[in-house]
Amino acid sequence: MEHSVPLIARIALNRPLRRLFDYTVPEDLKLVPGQRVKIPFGRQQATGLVVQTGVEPLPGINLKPVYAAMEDWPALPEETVSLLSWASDYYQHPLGECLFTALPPALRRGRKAEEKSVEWWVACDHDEPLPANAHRQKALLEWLNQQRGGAAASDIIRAGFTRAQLKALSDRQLAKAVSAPVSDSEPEAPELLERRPTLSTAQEAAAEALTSPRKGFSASLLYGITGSGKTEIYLHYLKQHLGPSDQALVLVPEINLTPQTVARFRHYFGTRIVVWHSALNDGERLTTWLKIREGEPVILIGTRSAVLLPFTRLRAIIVDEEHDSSYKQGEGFRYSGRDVAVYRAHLNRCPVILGSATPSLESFYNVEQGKYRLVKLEERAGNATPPVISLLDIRSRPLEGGLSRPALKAIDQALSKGEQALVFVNRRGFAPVMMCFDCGHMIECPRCDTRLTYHRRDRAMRCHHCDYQTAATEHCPKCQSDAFKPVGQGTERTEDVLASAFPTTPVVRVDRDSTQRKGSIQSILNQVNSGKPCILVGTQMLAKGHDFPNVTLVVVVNADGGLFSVDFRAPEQLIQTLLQVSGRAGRGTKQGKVLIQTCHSDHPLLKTLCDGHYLDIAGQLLSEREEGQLPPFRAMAIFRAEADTMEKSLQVLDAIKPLTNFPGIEAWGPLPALIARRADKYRAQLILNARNRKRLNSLLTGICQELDQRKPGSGVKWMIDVDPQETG
Ligand SMILES: Nc1ncnc2c1ncn2[C@@H]1O[C@H](COP(=O)(O)OP(=O)(O)OP(=O)(O)O)[C@@H](O)[C@H]1O
Ligand SMILES: [Zn+2]
Repeated sequence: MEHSVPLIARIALNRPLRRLFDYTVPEDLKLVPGQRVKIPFGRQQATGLVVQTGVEPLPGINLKPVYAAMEDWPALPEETVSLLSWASDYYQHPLGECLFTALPPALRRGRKAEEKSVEWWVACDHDEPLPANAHRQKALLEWLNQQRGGAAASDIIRAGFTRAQLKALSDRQLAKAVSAPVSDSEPEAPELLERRPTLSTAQEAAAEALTSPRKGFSASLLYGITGSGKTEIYLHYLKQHLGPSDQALVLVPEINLTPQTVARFRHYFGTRIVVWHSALNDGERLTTWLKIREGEPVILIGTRSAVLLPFTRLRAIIVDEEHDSSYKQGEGFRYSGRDVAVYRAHLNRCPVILGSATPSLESFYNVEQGKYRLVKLEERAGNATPPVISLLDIRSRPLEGGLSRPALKAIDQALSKGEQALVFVNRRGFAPVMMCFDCGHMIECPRCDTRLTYHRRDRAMRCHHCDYQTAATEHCPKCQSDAFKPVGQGTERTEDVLASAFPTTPVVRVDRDSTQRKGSIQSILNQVNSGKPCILVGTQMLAKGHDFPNVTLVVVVNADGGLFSVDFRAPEQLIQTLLQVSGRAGRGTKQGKVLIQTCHSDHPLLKTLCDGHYLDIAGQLLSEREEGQLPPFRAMAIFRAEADTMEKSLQVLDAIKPLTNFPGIEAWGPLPALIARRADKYRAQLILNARNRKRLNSLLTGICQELDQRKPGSGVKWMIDVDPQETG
């Protein structure tokens, strides 16, 4: 007689542990990998994810049983489990934490996978006129009319409207709440079809080239200069290649900054478009997650973590602005959304398109290696032409709040022609330093090796590296002198200078501080899109994907920050930012002009920038990387350590270093990080640079196992960053 052996399941937990846990499976329970289960863990009950079933029991070990399955279907389908297992190995991050990032927060915490109903609003066909002073209600009604299929209440609030305005419209029977999005099966309204531009010859050729001759996996790099109409190509591509039951993923760096992009997709695809980003609440995330998991034929536009969602019918992936550093997660599970997207396309045997006006050197290298196909689009769409970029040497020029006379004059000229100007400053706040001109004292962060930034609007001194903040003072805190002054430029200061130089023109500041309030970015964009003369002042936020047709002038206050940085990626990032921000000029019918203020107008990098040929610059930067034996020609990983003293951090890394002694692998360091103390932690790093990626990966796996057993010094946190974006 056959005697029954208890079945064993291997289960992952949402903890930073590089191991799985075995449990017996009760006879009446059928488990498959990817399924959520309730299990006893220590004295608690935990939610786990099944990784493997049918594991051979070891004699003499007493295992606890799984309590129950949370659903009778796997929360993560096989493909998603494979993807995350690969990522766990590649990025050397514990499998449990990787798997759990693919669940929405509610399911991570063990809630039921049941959808809460979403409050949905639609505009009604009713002709009640609104009172003349009901501007916001009118704006809301217009906005609602633009959203095909209506909008979720939470999206309406996010767009800057209020509950009271919704109620007012509903009282007038101009809008109503419904239980679900209005079905989008009806054909597109003819007026929407008309508004869709026909592709230009250049776009047509690029779209053609993107169409893979064979089915299955293919990776293309769409290098399309700023304003070349890449979005139109993505739309065209999806329309052509997506079957009615297929899912697609469009990754973008930041959704909230560019609501235009989502609006354009909605125009084409209506309610088939769903979004995924950090501003969604738990209920919204669960709803969207369930749609993806249930295989609804959605097109998901999302930020980084969207690439980990449990799609089951994924047939195309697009990564827009693929060079953007926000695709790399900076802590915990440090994956690159872009790179995971490419691997996922490979797993799914589907195409992936990486698009950018300034592609990363990594992607160009992959083109050279024959891994990606390069598709070029070197003309602007419509009647627009590329902007003319010139350098403005400010070494011997008087500056007013950082702006030179020629720059102010150019702004004046643009405004007087009824156009808009954009001024780029790479620091928020009023000034990056407060300094005493009597004793030389500068205010530093008590918790970090950095100076505090002066925020005049809030009369505060803030650290941009930790959350430290203190009240600003008018006198030097050391010698009481009143020669205590701001040094350098921040967006607030430039805003003030411009407001007093152009008192009749609206000056709009766009940075993390000015856009914190809900809906504020939307109202800023509305103002700019009205096309009336105005001056935009802002940080990186303004460089990302915006399409303001009436901006004809871009001024860069200071380009020199990235020229002499120790980080080997700094020149690449500087050029990308400068070209992206330049690319906001002249996207409509009028010629655009860019003035870059610098103290190094003879710097070769800046000089080549003026020719605007990114392909040439990238080629040059790539050969420098090759000479320096740096990524993408080498595989890089960094061990980072942090502790309450620098000695401890260095000690841990010193102990790791001998383990890295391997042919073809160089170890640099350990050295204190560029900002050695941050939030009272002392940080150090050990950089590994390897000729062979596979070899580096297996070395790292070995070291992790070793360290897990050794348990390095108490109070020291160590982590690995594979393909680091920041090496300072
Ligand atoms: N075929 C076309 N005819 C006319 N206008 C077009 C066409 N294609 C795109 N456009 C318009 O050109 C502008 C720029 O397009 P889009 O924003 O897609 O550029 P992009 O390539 O994404 O640029 P960036 O990389 O700078 O964000 C938009 O206003 C878009 O509506
Ligand atoms: Zn600090």
